[in-house]
Amino acid sequence: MSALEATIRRKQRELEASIRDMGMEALDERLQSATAMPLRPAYRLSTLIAENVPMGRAVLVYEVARPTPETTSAELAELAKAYVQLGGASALVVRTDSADTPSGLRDLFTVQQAVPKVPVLARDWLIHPLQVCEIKESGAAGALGIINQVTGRGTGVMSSFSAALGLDSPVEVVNAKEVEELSKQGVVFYAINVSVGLSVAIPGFANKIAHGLLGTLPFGAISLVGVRSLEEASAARQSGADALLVKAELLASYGKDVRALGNALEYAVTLDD
Ligand SMILES: O=C(O)c1ccccc1NCC(=O)[C@H](O)[C@H](O)COP(=O)(O)O
Repeated sequence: MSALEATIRRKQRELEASIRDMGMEALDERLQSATAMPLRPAYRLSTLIAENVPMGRAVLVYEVARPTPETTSAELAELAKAYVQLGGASALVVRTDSADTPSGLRDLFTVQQAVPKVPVLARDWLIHPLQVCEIKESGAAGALGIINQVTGRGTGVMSSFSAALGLDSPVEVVNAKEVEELSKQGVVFYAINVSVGLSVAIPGFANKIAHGLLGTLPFGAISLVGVRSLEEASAARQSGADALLVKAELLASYGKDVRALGNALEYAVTLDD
């Protein structure tokens, strides 16, 4: 079994246990009441992208990751404030999977409370609408983790359910065929993770993959590309990425000097005329 399969099986077991405890009737009610009360304001990240991209600016979405397993939710919130105030982050992402944090949705809630004006997204493995409800109820603006390679024929349902709640939930794609199929189902926000399945250590290979995929997106679609280095950030921007997910690897390479990272990123993503 691959690591991905093992993760998804674990997630399925966790969800089955929650649904068993809750009961089908309560689940049904929870899903219905979430759709009856969509998030206001809705689509905060895509709105930010729509405002910034025409001005030639990419939206920087920083991943707020626990530096150590002992980090508390309150410490994560301090880190989040630093990314916004010193690092130039316009949006944030917080991991909620049990393998990444013992506090799950509490981390997400605490970070969102610390920076109420900033859209905060959850990052998890999303396979069931209940997870999307929980993320919305934690005050998040959206979620990363609808991965077409994982959800397959369920992707359209997950994506449209999430959109019905007012959440921004880009769908992760790995090839042009997926983009073609999903665009027919109305998906407009795409995520590109250049580290997926890339065992090829050829310099610039990941950038070429991102560049190729960005070129297949339909007119009007928006994109979020994960970047692990300044070089990837610059290449993704030049290839037309609207927003960049600044991943933990890039953040770690600047240690505590968040201001220096913010300046370096700004320089890396500014397009020459
Ligand atoms: O991880 C990315 O680069 C990424 C970029 C844009 C949107 C979403 C992204 N990741 C969300 C995911 O759920 C990841 O695919 C998954 O956690 C695996 O991540 P990794 O182990 O870092 O490849």
